[in-house]
Amino acid sequence: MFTKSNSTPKYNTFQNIGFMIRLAWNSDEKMVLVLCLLIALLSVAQNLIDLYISPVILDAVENHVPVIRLLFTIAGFAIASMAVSAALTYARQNSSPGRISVRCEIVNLLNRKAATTAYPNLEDNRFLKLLEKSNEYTNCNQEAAGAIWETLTLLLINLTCFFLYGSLLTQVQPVLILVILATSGTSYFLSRHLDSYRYTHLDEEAEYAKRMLYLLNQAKDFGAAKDIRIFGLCTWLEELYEKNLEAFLAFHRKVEGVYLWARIADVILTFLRNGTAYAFLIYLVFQQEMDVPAFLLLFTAVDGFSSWVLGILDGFRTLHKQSLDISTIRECLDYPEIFSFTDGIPLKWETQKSYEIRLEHVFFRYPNASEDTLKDINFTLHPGEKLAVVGLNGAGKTTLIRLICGFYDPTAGHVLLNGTDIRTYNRTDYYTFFSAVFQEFSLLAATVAANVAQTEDEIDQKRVEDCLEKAGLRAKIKSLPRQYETCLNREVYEDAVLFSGGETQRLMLARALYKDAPFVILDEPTAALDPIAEADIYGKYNEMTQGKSSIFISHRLASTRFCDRILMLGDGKILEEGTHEELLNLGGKYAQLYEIQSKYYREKTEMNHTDMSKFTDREQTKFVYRKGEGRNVSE
Ligand SMILES: Nc1ncnc2c1ncn2[C@@H]1O[C@H](COP(=O)(O)OP(=O)(O)OP(=O)(O)O)[C@@H](O)[C@H]1O
Repeated sequence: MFTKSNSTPKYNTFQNIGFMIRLAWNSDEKMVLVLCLLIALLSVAQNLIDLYISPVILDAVENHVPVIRLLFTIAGFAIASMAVSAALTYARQNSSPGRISVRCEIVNLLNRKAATTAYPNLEDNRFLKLLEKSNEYTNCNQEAAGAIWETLTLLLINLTCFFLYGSLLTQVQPVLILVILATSGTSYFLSRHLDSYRYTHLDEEAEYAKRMLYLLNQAKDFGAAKDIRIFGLCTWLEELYEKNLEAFLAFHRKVEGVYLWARIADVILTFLRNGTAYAFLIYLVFQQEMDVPAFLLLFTAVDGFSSWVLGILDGFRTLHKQSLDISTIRECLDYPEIFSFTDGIPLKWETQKSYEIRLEHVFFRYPNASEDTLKDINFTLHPGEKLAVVGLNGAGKTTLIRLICGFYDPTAGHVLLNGTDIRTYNRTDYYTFFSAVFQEFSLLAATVAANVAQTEDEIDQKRVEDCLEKAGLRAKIKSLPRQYETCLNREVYEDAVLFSGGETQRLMLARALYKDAPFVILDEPTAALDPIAEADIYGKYNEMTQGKSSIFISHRLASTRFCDRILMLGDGKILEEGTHEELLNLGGKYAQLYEIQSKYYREKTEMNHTDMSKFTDREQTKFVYRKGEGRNVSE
């Protein structure tokens, strides 16, 4: 059911350490590196003080040194210990902001990648998984992107102390070092094995977590709230959650079983390691080959040495794991871009120039689909032309728009801007040529004015007001206490205003009007509007798109009348092409559909007339109010 991630990481540990150091260096956080070194140095000093303090004082007492010298020795150790400890606290406190800053730099890079990557990547499961994992690994200071500095510092401490303590023990019995190394090494390889086991099961774990989170979110999703209640989906959601939870727990029990055996093996190895070393030292004391201060020094050193060895092995293990995580982040950042961005030819829209888009033998097939969604599409959107695209559900209208906007590249054929294939241009520059209202809304947690202007700074207030007026939303905004400064999105602002679907669609229209671009794309821009607002938008359509080329998608065929040309799509092809009158005269698919729609409206109107005559004035008003979807039609 799940695929295990058995691919080797793209970058090794050294490369990932280099990446982090370069990032700290280039993002002006060089202090992170300096403080890591300082913390390591001070920690080693602290350990040496702790190692020598007891044996030195014991030796002084045993040798009956004068009291004043003894006191000076104790005071010296105490002052050194305090000074080092104070310096360590200072260094640790000051290293934290820099580490957070470097981590946030990665978060920014990931956000930029997600916001600018080629559109098809956002439908590519591999990229989405990498992005999800990368977000997790940069989520807090305990995750790889923040914790690696601590790991590197600890490794530096452990390695330095390993050599210092090791040289001390070698003077007594080199075999001791071998015993400690052998047992610690075995523990290490056991842990490494466990890490690989965990890594290969990450996808499986993430998949369970994702499903359960999805089900939990569904239960509290405001958008789904009505469906859940009306269709009684609660029990179904609970059952699905329970099923996933059971599978998740079974998976965890299996993983914990493996970990348990590893922990038992580790305890046995620790007993062997420390037991052998202590027994040997005690033997030397009994043989009178070692005095008590030396015994104390070496006893502490053995304990310390094994902890340094384990620290080193554990440090490398942690570093290995964090390196895998950082490699994932880098793979996400390096994810191949199928479009030309900075390497494409720069494009800048010039007001005095006219632009046309031509589609030549365009075919398009979605990844993993068995057939083409668009087949041999040919047409030109002339400068200043108002083009309507109509067709049944699934005919390929939105797909066509996505190709024109440059969200997808054709599987075959060309999309040309003034005769040049758009693939050769910088795709980000190309997007600046479009202003659009898509079927899916995207409101930012910001003010109304910022949402229209799509920026927080340099908002042209007059222009915002004009665009809202054209979109028919100005009166509503003026009625709000904070007017254009009203915040949107209740998840972020408690006092945010919740707009209806139609109001949000008008806001999206105002946003499209604010962005002055040569091409205007309107994909069902009136789907959520009431009939009056819809008629109002149609009335202003010419004014809104003046001097621009526009593409208008609608299911309401009568609404495409004011367009210069209509393309009728069906089965992924252009079935018919012409003005509204031409297509009606043709008597083809368009005429058929138009007849069905207008018949429906005619019948409805007739029915309304008959029925309305039976009602009183007051009842008629109520009826009209309902038809207007909650708005009084006289408003
Ligand atoms: N991301 C996608 N991946 C795979 N297939 C897709 C994707 N998006 C759309 N399709 C398929 O492509 C076909 C055309 O879809 P498209 O959304 O372009 O139609 P449409 O004419 O805009 O429909 P509607 O009027 O319902 O909005 C459909 O059969 C749909 O299932």
